[in-house]
Amino acid sequence: MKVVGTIVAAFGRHYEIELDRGGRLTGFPRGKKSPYACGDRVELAPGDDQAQIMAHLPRSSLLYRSDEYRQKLIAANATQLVLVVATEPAFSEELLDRALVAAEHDELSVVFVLNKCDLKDRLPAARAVLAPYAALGYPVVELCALDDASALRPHLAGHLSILMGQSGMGKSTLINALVPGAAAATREISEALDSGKHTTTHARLYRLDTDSRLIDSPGLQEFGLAHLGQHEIETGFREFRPYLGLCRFRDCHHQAEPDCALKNAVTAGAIATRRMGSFLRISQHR
Ligand SMILES: Nc1nc2c(ncn2[C@@H]2O[C@H](COP(=O)(O)OP(=O)(O)OP(=O)(O)O)[C@@H](O)[C@H]2O)c(=O)[nH]1
Ligand SMILES: [Zn+2]
Repeated sequence: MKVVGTIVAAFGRHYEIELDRGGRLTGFPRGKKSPYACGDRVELAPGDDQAQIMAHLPRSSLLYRSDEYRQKLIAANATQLVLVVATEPAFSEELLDRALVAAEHDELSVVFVLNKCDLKDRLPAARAVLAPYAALGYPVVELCALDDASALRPHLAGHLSILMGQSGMGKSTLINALVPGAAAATREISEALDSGKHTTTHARLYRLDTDSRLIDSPGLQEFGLAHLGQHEIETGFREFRPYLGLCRFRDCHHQAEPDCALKNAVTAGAIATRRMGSFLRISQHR
């Protein structure tokens, strides 16, 4: 009889696996490689508290970042990306755009969290930065994770969400507000792998209730998209889609070419200048 489960944490070469039938065990890959990410579904040879991973079930999505040399798996089978930003410190819009391209490529839902809304004097500026994203249809949930994170809960229902954010945005505070006991679980992975740092350096999957789960991911510092082609970067900017294919030149790079449909849309105010700038930077340096 086969046992099926979900990878909830990776400890180097072994994995904590939550079984569909209930309970948890430690799983080991069969070969030398350990190609699994948090959220992956695997089949196990039956065992008591340890088992060998026999098969890797198909993924519905795989979020990863890459540069020329290597790729880093972030999460498998996520259905939603939750991007956490705060009224302070400042955050990188280009990083947000990169994460959005990856999410759009995997057809994930996206929701923004604007945290630290108790810092009232910072709130208008942060709202202004997020306004273009809200205009594109991405929901923005304002909250103060130190106080109350419940405004986010309805957005998590039915999803396997992956939480991403730059260091200092309050992602750990948010996780702790949503998941009692999360702090201890993170510490356990850190202690097993790297001498107990406080910041999140490894992904972990948490169950919130029967139909919502979330994956906490390491602080977002870079998000290389070397695995995506030009067309995938273009379609990752969802507001570009109506204009793609309408430039005078089929191979338009949307830079200095005449009659560029995207640049015309920027001039007409239909595409935000800042998003266009971000797109050009990302397509030049994926
Ligand atoms: N004023 C205010 N401060 C907050 C809020 N949420 C978190 N903070 C503070 O912001 C700082 C960073 O919060 P963390 O939760 O550690 O941030 P993080 O994003 O997990 O950062 P890393 O652990 O470095 O990845 C801490 O000092 C928190 O107390 C909030 O809603 N309001
Ligand atoms: Zn063009």
